[in-house]
Amino acid sequence: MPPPNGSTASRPARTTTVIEIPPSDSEDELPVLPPRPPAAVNTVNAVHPAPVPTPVSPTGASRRTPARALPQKRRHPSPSPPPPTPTPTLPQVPPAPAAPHAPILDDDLDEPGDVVVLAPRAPRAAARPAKHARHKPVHSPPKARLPTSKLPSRPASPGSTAATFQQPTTPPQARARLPESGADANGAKGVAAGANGITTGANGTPAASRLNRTPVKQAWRPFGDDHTERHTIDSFRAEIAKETATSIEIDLTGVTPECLPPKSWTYVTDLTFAPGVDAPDPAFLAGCDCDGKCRLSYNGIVPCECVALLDELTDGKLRGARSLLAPYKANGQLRVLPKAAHEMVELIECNSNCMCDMATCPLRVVQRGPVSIQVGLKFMPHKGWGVYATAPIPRGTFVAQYVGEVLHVTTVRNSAYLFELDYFTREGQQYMIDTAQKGNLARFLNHSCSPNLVQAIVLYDSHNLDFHRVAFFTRCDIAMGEELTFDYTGGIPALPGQDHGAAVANGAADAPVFFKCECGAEGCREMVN
Ligand SMILES: C[S@@+](CC[C@H](N)C(=O)[O-])C[C@H]1O[C@@H](n2cnc3c(N)ncnc32)[C@H](O)[C@@H]1O
Repeated sequence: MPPPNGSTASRPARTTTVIEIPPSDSEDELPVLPPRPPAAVNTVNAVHPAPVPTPVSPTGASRRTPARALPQKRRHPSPSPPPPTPTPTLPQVPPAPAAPHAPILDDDLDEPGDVVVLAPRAPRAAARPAKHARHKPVHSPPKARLPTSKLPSRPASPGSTAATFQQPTTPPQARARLPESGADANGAKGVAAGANGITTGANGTPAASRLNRTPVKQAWRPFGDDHTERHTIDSFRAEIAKETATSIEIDLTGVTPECLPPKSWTYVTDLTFAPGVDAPDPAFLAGCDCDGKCRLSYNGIVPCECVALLDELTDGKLRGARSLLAPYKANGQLRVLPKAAHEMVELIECNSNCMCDMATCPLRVVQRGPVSIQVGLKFMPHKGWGVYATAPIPRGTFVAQYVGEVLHVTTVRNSAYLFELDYFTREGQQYMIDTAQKGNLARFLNHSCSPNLVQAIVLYDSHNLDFHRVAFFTRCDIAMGEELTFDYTGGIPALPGQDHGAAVANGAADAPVFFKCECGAEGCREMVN
């Protein structure tokens, strides 16, 4: 993340490697790629624009630059698409000194003509659900900006100084997120506590007894002992039935009324925005110039320019040559998979300012929603509800997006269902997705230390990096009956010193929540936070 003043001076730039990709007749055939040379570290990248900050009011309400300040989409319809070129170049990207991409494509094509597996990166503290919100003072400008190659430069916003960003002196919600009883705002005590009686409430219980190193197994009480009115199985079914794109069965084995979500929980199929959070501005999007004929192939043909845009939006922080790759195969399956189980992939899709069609554009997989996957919900005594496959699901298949309520970090509730939207912004994080009250299939996905889903960070309804989407794809072929899981931790182990109970006793309400992992995987990390 660039420093709060927007300077990129400390960020190493990277060299560009041109990857010779031989022409091919096959859309899905991948080229044999050259080995990755070591990345050269340069110093300053003066090409990228200073970030356009998003002023944030003391209440946390976003006051983004009004849409009218942003140019509308730039379209240059042409009668015919550009001719194929043997070497892909980034369309609309600034010339030579710009686009300092790190070379990435050294790796194995584990199935020729199928999937490129990317080398692991260092784990990062990125989005992860099932923990308390970590309060981060809102003092650094968000990194939302549109690429210079797509948009003319605009004058600095009058509100673009650091002084505009108010740091709350006493975070009002911080303590509220750890209510006395350990119950969240919705009374979801057991949810916040996690499995196996590892309680997390700020009730002064000695830390050692809460983070029991040999936890006693007990039935998981997903929604606690409170008297919140719960769904009946029928009303729960009715909520789940709102999902029309995916077939979801509910396995009633072992289900008692206490297992059911609060009556207030509703199924949503897209993000909703809590009061005070503005929905992403559709004008804050750069559209492609593909004239409605977006291309996936990179076998000698430049893919849709939206593909390259991701690298530009993120100041080349992503592994650059990835930006030359179309992320999907023609059948909508993910072409690019990370090697490390916890690692995420970054995707950009076409958007409302592109000229392509939602129904047919090959670069709109997540926004179209999952197609024809068959899953079930099952209640497990020590993990609560989980999602399992009721039919085989091939590798690379889009399963679900994590949708729920978008909350500002200063207003998040205590919840085991938070997903931080901090992939790009890290400490400048503004928002989280909470699925405690509203959610979809993805909120029932459990953690595994050896997961079979990969998390994708997706941009399609805003190029404001604060509002990335989170989607799950299968990272291997899934057999019928297998539980679908992802890694909540981003690969970061729970440190022995991270003792939530002690931290809470010391007043640190933003301490992480632990739960005893019941994934059963070989090499299970045992404690998850
Ligand atoms: C996002 S929810 C997942 C759905 C949840 N099982 C339910 O019934 O709603 C996260 C919570 O599920 C439980 N959980 C998820 N993965 C687990 C695992 N591997 N072992 C034990 N508990 C797990 C933890 O209590 C965690 O706080």
